[in-house]
Amino acid sequence: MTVAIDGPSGSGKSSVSKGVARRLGLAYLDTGAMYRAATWWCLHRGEDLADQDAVAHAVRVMPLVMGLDPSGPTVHVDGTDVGEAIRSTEISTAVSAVATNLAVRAELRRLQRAAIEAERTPAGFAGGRGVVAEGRDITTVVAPDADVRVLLTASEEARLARRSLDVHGTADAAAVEATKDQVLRRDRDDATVSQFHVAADGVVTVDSSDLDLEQTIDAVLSVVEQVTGRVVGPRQGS
Ligand SMILES: Nc1ncnc2c1ncn2[C@@H]1O[C@H](COP(=O)(O)OP(=O)(O)O)[C@@H](O)[C@H]1O
Ligand SMILES: Nc1ccn([C@H]2C[C@H](O)[C@@H](COP(=O)(O)OP(=O)(O)O)O2)c(=O)n1
Repeated sequence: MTVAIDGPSGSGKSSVSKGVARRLGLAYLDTGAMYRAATWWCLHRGEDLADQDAVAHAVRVMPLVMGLDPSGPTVHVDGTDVGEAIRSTEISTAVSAVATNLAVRAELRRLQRAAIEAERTPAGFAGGRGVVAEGRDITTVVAPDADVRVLLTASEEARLARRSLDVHGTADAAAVEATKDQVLRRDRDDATVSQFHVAADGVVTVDSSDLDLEQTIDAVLSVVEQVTGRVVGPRQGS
């Protein structure tokens, strides 16, 4: 089974996708982490992010290894664990410059499709059971043929408050203001190359504004049940 989840920054894609993958026994592919890793790699090599050809070349030779365990996803570039570094404000600020490079998108799309395909085989992380892949263009471009396609949304206010809590440990007015660039400006830039604000045909919208994390995971699992007819068991311990 392939489950594709897209949405804007702070809508809960990563947390929800990990939870859904754990409940279904599937692998988890964080495509945003791949764009972040590409940005880390280009900065590490001293590339000028405005030089489209140099950035595209760097990404084509990037030795990227994604770990797809939803309980502990990993990202390594050239043997370095970059899992933490790619969440820094420096990378969050710069990543859209790399993600709007169309040659970079073509290369990462190729790697993402290969990773999703590998999860259909016994050699995959989940032994061929499948994958939950999340990002901005998974439902529309990378895997439009996915069994389940979800657009995860949340109000601007909820998304800013969540990201502010994650980055600054508080959602007071100053912290929310300081988070606007890496949520709203980034979404504006990213929206020039992907369409993740309105559900495409056949994509089911889940609005998480008034739901907590577990409720949102349950809402996505309900979509899985409706679309595939598969019955998802109750949460462990409930
Ligand atoms: N209903 C909800 N759904 C998902 N995440 C939520 C929800 N409410 C609060 N959160 C929190 O908001 C943050 C969402 O971040 P994340 O999953 O990284 O979103 P995204 O990948 O879309 O940017 C996490 O810290 C998560 O625990
Ligand atoms: N499929 C994707 C996934 C992410 N991106 C871009 C857009 C984002 O600015 C960056 C980082 O994505 P990520 O999902 O980590 O962003 P969040 O901070 O979780 O909202 O990558 C993309 O263009 N296409």
